[in-house]
Amino acid sequence: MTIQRKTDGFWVLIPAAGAGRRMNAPIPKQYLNVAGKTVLQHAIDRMAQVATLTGLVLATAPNDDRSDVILPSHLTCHKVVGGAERVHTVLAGLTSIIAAAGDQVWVLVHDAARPGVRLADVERLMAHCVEFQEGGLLAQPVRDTVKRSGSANQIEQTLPRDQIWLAQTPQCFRAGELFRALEGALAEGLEVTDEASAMAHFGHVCHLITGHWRNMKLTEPEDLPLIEWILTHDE
Ligand SMILES: Nc1ccn([C@@H]2O[C@H](COP(=O)(O)OP(=O)(O)OP(=O)(O)O)[C@@H](O)[C@H]2O)c(=O)n1
Ligand SMILES: C[C@](O)(CO)[C@H](O)COP(=O)(O)O
Repeated sequence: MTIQRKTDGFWVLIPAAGAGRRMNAPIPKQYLNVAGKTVLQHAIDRMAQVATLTGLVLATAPNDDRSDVILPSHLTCHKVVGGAERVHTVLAGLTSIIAAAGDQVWVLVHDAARPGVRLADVERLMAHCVEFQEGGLLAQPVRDTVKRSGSANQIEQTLPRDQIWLAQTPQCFRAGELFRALEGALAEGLEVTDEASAMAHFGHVCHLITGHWRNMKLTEPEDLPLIEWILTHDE
């Protein structure tokens, strides 16, 4: 059995196989045109600016035959077919990365629906992962008082907001560990809406790195003007 030495090479994995149902648009939201490019192209172009990347995998829907996505020429790029849920899409992308680069590389999983991610925040996340040799994610500390509701939307509990964060992406973990955690979470019937929840479930330390509201996820129609403002107003 060959033991792969730990490496600090980084790949990007862009899950872009969603239907965008909550957006209620005629096309999947990652293909909506904002500030001259599709949402997906903005996300790819931002992540491709990250120094020291080795490769990028784009995962799109089975019936997605769009050919207008431009992949960065300076990276090793693969396109794969995603799955029914985001977790299946991420697993498909990880399979491609592990086959190409082994299971020790770091993978930055970044939603196609988050086109406003800030390069400096991604690089802080990467540096943290290398320094601590543990994974992590961009996240935003909540600013408002946080309530947990009961079944009738009545307040059940007020939570200590200094310990509440809103998870964003990229979420960064070693490819093999992440693959095994996602597979294991699915096998246990867990609902997996992000990578860190599966990693933490299996005892991996996951560092929360402060992100920014500009890295919001395009989810519903009211988000679109905000995304357009973000993409047309550099910091
Ligand atoms: N089967 C899926 C579902 C989602 N995603 C991706 O995961 C990211 C975040 O998911 P979300 O915002 O939920 O996107 P959708 O699933 O498309 O949205 P909806 O739930 O409204 O249909 C998006 O970039 C989406 O394309 C994916 O790659 N594969
Ligand atoms: C991964 C994520 O963007 C972190 O907040 C979020 O979990 C994606 O959830 P969605 O329901 O697939 O949009």
